[in-house]
Amino acid sequence: MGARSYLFQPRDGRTDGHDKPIVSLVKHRFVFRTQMKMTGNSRKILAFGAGAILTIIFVKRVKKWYIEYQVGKKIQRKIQHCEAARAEVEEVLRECGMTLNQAKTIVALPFMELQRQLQNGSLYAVQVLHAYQIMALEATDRLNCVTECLPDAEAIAQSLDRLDKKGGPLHGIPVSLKESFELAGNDSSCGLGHWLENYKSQDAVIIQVLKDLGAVPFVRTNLPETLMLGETNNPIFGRTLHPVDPRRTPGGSSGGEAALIGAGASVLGFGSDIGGSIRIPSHFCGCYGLKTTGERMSRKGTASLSKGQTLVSGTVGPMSRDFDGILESFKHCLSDLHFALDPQVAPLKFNDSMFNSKKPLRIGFYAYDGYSRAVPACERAVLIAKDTLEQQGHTLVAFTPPGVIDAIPDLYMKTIQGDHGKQFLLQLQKDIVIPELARIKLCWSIPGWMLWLLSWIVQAVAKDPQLGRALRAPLQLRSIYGWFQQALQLQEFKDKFLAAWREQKLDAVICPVVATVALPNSETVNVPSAFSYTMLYNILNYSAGSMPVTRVTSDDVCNMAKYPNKTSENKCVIKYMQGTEGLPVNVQVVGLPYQEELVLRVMSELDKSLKAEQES
Ligand SMILES: CCCCCC/C=C\CCCCCCCC(=O)NCCO
Repeated sequence: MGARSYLFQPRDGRTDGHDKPIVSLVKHRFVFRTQMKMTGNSRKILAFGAGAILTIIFVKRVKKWYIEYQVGKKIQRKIQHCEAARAEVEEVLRECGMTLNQAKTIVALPFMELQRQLQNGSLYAVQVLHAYQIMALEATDRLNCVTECLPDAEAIAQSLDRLDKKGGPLHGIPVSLKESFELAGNDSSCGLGHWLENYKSQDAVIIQVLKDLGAVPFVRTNLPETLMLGETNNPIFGRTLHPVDPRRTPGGSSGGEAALIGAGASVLGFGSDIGGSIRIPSHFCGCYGLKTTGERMSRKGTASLSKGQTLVSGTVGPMSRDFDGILESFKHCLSDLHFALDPQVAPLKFNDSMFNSKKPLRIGFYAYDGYSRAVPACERAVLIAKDTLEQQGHTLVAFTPPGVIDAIPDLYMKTIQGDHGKQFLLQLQKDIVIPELARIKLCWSIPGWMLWLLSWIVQAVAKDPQLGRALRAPLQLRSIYGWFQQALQLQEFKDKFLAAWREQKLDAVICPVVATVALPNSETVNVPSAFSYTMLYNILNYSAGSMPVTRVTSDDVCNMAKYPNKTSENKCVIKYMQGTEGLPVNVQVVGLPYQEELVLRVMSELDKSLKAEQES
């Protein structure tokens, strides 16, 4: 026996017959068994883990499938209902025998002329309704802007025609309504399938007021799922296209309205705005829109996912093909009935003296808000507006809006998602989610620490600290104390902004509406900063209009060569602005809270001058 054997020899000197000491064998068996046991346990743990993951995936899949099935059934029933409503309207249109050309002649009438002819009886409400129905059906076949025809419009128009005296200042004017305005006996989905079939018992206050004025609601228009996008797409009605370039979006969230109005198939519509949803689509489609001060027009009966978040308030306002459309509807909607139906609305009648004043104004202007660089076409639109207003005797002064760089992430983004997006997420979890919202939904779904980490990664990859800050924004409100602090910061910002406004002795401000013109379909979420120009005035609760000034020229597109090319957003904007020649470009006209009349005065004077220039 060699030295090795000896060393491993058991004390009693036994071996296992294979020249191996017994102690060694016992130890090996023990290790082997332990390893076996451990491997067995690991296998069990692994199997259990895999099983759990597979079960979670399976349960999630089943849940998703079940939601899609349930929501899908509701969507199917809604589409059938909309098709039946359309068939009913088409039947009446066939019987009335109005031709497309006849319809075009009526629809071509400017708002004031239409109003005059309806008032003096040259046109019947039913005739006008049929003309707009024909055009709206033609427009929606191309653009998918109408969600639903309202067959009741026929009876409303007929009853107006039977009146001895005209029904009101909007007698017989057809009005299109964003789908989120509640209608008695109908549902308002806000693009969420599971909100369908929740039938409302009465019309939104603004609809009651419009009907009282003699207007005829005739179609409902499309919007994005949740209302919180700068484009218009949802799982129920699908995507709405831009009236000039179908590869692009008409904007959002009142995108169905803007597409319909931009196509000339509605003379007056109503939208809502908590981040730019009236002004953005008006700009993308070259319409007129007015975002009113929070409490100037009733929001009672408007569906929304932002209810309860009152620091940045949602607003309601008119949209039109003509300036007179927004002026007349706003003016007449400020009625006793309106104030009686919703006592929360400030009982302020239209201030004629503010609107008609001839006193020269001091108007601030800026083409860059310090947050998102406007493209050359939008900068040029501001300069055109500035020159035009100067020629009319107003004093135009350069104005730098203070603190926008912090206000957008810290005040806008943080407030509207102050619950880490929970209110939105809870609804999206019960629905089919459009791809544009999937990324935003992810931000709301993941734990705070993960979003925090992700925001820094995105910031580094996109080379964009602003984007990182915006992504982190919803993380910071964790308590009622935090919410109180947020309210305080909003008030401090309002004070700071007003001080800057007062220091320059401003009456109004003109600036871009969005940093870009109409964007390609499904790409708006890649350039969220572009919407800072509208969001600012939601934070401030100022009155603000959007009106067409010019169209994109080939020089504007060439001048994109000088556009900053640093961040991923910059690069997207450069790409998206290719081929934008001919698209409308609006400017934003801003006034202090409850000074819509002053905003409208500036818009009116600017509009008249621009039109006179075009005609000469
Ligand atoms: C809930 C916050 C999501 C932020 C996502 C930012 C992405 C794109 C910017 C969208 C800008 C337009 C928002 C318009 C919202 C609006 O005014 N809605 C009308 C509600 O009545």
